[in-house]
Amino acid sequence: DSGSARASPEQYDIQYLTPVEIGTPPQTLNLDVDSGSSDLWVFSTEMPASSVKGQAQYDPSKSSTAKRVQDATWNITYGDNSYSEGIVYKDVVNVGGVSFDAQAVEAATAVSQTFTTDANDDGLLGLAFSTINTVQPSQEKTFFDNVASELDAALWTADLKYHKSGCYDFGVIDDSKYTGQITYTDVDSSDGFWMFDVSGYGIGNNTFQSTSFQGIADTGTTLAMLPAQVVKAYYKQVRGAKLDNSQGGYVFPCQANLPSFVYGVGNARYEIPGQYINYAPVDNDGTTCFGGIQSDAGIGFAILGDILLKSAFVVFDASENVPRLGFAKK
Ligand SMILES: O[C@H]1CN[C@@H](c2nc(-c3ccc(C(F)(F)F)cc3)no2)C1
Repeated sequence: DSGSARASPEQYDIQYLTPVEIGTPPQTLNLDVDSGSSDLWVFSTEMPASSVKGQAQYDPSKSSTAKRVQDATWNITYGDNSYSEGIVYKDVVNVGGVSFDAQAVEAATAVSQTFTTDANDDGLLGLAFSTINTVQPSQEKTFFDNVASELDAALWTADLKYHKSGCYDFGVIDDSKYTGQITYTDVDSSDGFWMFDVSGYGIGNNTFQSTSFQGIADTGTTLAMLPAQVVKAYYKQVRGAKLDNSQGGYVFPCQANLPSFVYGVGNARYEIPGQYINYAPVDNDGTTCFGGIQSDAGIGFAILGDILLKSAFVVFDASENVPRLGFAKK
């Protein structure tokens, strides 16, 4: 079995939303596929109407296949301190044609203000490792872990794009979506993340620095959060760039000509075009812009979010004893 689902960007590529069918008859919700967490949770009819502002809601009472998981609860806090919690059902979930008939669907009973104001985001579909799923008292499996054995290959791929729709594929590597070779690197999943070593970096045409650092491949994080020294070296090449703590990071004149950022996976080198690193204006007249590369200070590892991931075709491969990530140009 294999399948393919759209990943459509919201404004500034802040996140990508993927249609997911839940229940019988199918209820379609647009979820944020997040390789940095492991809960599939949805806005639901179980939450107060005051915290729903335009989102689609999963209604288990309208699904003939929904079954409540007695006494199960969940709660999760994301990197930006947004939050959600609720109860659990088992129901049919179909993503891009790949279906599992008893997926834990975590129905929200409460969400933080940030989720309420994100009108198009109906929930998250976590694809990190099931060891960090938050359901209690018995942890549940991710959608990928549930379907892996029925997939032609136990892997999924991310082909995110700059200001355009891309794809998440399950169970197959579509060779038309990349060029050259896929470079694989081992993943350390002991913290539940797709964590790997970035082998080094380069700024524009400057010499590549072979200084490796650990990072997680996180489709749910918008920006690329990298070691402070790397980020400082990058913005040193941008005239007028400065670290503006009131804005929460490095900003620069929107007209700046940004250098590309090169990152290493093993012996391979991948490039984020400078244009991708001009994330969004911070002011209404569009004179000052916020950088797509920011510091990972205080996190403990780098977070390779969409700004970086959209520059490559990425394979999340759990088909062998040791999981691995594959990167290819496209
Ligand atoms: O926790 C880490 C796991 N992956 C990262 C992630 N963060 C979100 C997120 C989505 C939407 C919102 C909101 F709508 F604005 F509330 C907030 C956070 N999704 O994945 C961070």
